[in-house]
Amino acid sequence: MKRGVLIVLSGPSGVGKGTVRKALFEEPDIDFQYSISMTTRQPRTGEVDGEDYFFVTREQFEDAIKHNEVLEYAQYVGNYYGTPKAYIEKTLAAGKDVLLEIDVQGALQVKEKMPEGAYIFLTPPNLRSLKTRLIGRGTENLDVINRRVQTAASEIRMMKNYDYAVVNDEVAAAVDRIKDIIKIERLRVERVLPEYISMIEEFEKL
Ligand SMILES: Nc1ncnc2c1ncn2[C@@H]1O[C@H](COP(=O)(O)OP(=O)(O)OP(=O)(O)O)[C@@H](O)[C@H]1O
Ligand SMILES: Nc1nc2c(ncn2[C@@H]2O[C@H](COP(=O)(O)O)[C@@H](O)[C@H]2O)c(=O)[nH]1
Repeated sequence: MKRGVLIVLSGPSGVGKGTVRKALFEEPDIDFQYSISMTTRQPRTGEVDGEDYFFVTREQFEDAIKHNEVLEYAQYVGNYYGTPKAYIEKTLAAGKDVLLEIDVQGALQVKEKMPEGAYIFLTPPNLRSLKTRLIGRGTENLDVINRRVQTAASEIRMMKNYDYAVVNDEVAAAVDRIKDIIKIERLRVERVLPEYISMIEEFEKL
C-alpha cells in the first residue's frame, strides 16, 4: 500500500500555525489526520486533553522519551513538547496523510528521520506582527511572550532548511498556498512510483 503524505507545519510562536491548520482542516477536499502532541505545559482555558494536546507531567514525558515513544521532542520556553511515534507510523503505513504542527527544533529532528515529508515554514508578514498576535491571543503573560519572540529570531534563521516558506498575511491565502503545496507533494516521483511499479507487475503477469 502507498504510504500517506507527511506534512510538517512549523514556524515561530504566534505566526498562526494553529489558526491556519484549523482553517485548512475545514476545507472540504482536505482529508489529513492531525498528530496530537504531548506537552508538560498547563492547559489554556478551553483546551481539551486528547484534542489539543495530551497534557502530561514531566515524569510521564521523560518516561516516554526513555521508552523511545516520541518521534521528536523539544524543550520550548520551559516545557517539553513531543510527537507520539506510534500514531504517525501506524497512520502513514495505513496510507493516510498526517499533519504535524510543531516547533522548529522538532521539525528539523523529524526531517532527519523522515526526509520524504513536506516541511513548511510559516512566516509572519513582518516580525512585529508576532508580538502583536501573541498579545492579541491573550494566553501568555508578557514575560513568556518576550521569551517566545526572542526564540523566534533564531527560529526564522532555520527557514532555509525547509522545503517551502508560506507567508501568513491572510489566513485564507496561507491555506490556499498550503493546498497548492499538498497538490505538488502528491505528484512527487517517490509517491507515484510505487503505483506504477505494481501496475507493471500486474501487466507482466498477463
Ligand atoms: N493571518 C493572520 N492575521 C492576523 N492574525 C492572525 C493571523 N493568523 C493568526 N492570527 C492570530 O494570531 C494569534 C496567534 O495565532 P496561533 O495561536 O494560531 O499561532 P501559533 O503559531 O499556533 O502559536 P503557538 O506556536 O504559540 O501555538 C491568534 O490570536 C490568531 O487569531
Ligand atoms: N517540537 C515540538 N513542538 C511542538 C509540538 N507541539 C507543539 N509544539 C510547538 O510548541 C510551541 C509552543 O506551543 P504552545 O501550544 O505552548 O503555544 C509552538 O511552536 C508549537 O507549534 C511537538 O509535538 N513537538
